[in-house]
Amino acid sequence: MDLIQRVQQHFEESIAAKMAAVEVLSPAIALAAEKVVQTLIADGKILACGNGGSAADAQHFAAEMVGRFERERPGLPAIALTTDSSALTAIANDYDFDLVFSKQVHALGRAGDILVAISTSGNSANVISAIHAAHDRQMTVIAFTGRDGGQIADLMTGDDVNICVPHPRTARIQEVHITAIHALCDAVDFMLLGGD
Ligand SMILES: O=C(CO)[C@@H](O)[C@H](O)[C@H](O)[C@H](O)COP(=O)(O)O
Ligand SMILES: [Zn+2]
Repeated sequence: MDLIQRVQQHFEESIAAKMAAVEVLSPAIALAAEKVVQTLIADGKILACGNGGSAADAQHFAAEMVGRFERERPGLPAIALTTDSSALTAIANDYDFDLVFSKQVHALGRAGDILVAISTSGNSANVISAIHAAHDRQMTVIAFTGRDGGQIADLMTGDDVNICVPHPRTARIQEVHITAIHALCDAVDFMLLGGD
């Protein structure tokens, strides 16, 4: 396989991963959007976390909520727990890296808020710990996972939503996650603003 074919394979695999996910994920994304809107109407907020590429996804999602997605609207309350380097380093240094998100969830989360927890493996300890903290705070969890959902799948309650991408490869799972996040933003705007 030459370099161009390698590149083409990424595109083809990404398209196939999305095609395989569309039926199974669309109802879960729609349900997640309903829960987000319910929380916003009740004056709640969204906290988001993840590691590596999923940290970028958490920030991407929060930016589209606070700023805008595609349409003009007032900013919506969302905080990425991945951006405060002082809090992250202090918690990791003084306690444990596994607690970098959960300490923030305990401090900032209120009953009725939502935690968006992103992990392609479903097994990142700091994301799992954040989910436990969210449940302690009586928050709803919207998880973005992959493969079999890992340990996160077992933590989901009846009120939570697990958007689990049926694919073994992290990169492909992330590519479906960002499409799902954009679909979620669009669905939230559609419910809040109406329109096409
Ligand atoms: O973006 C990528 C790989 O595509 C990496 O940065 C990846 O996000 C990191 O290895 C994460 O630590 C993986 O964590 P998780 O998705 O299993 O929770
Ligand atoms: Zn990546």
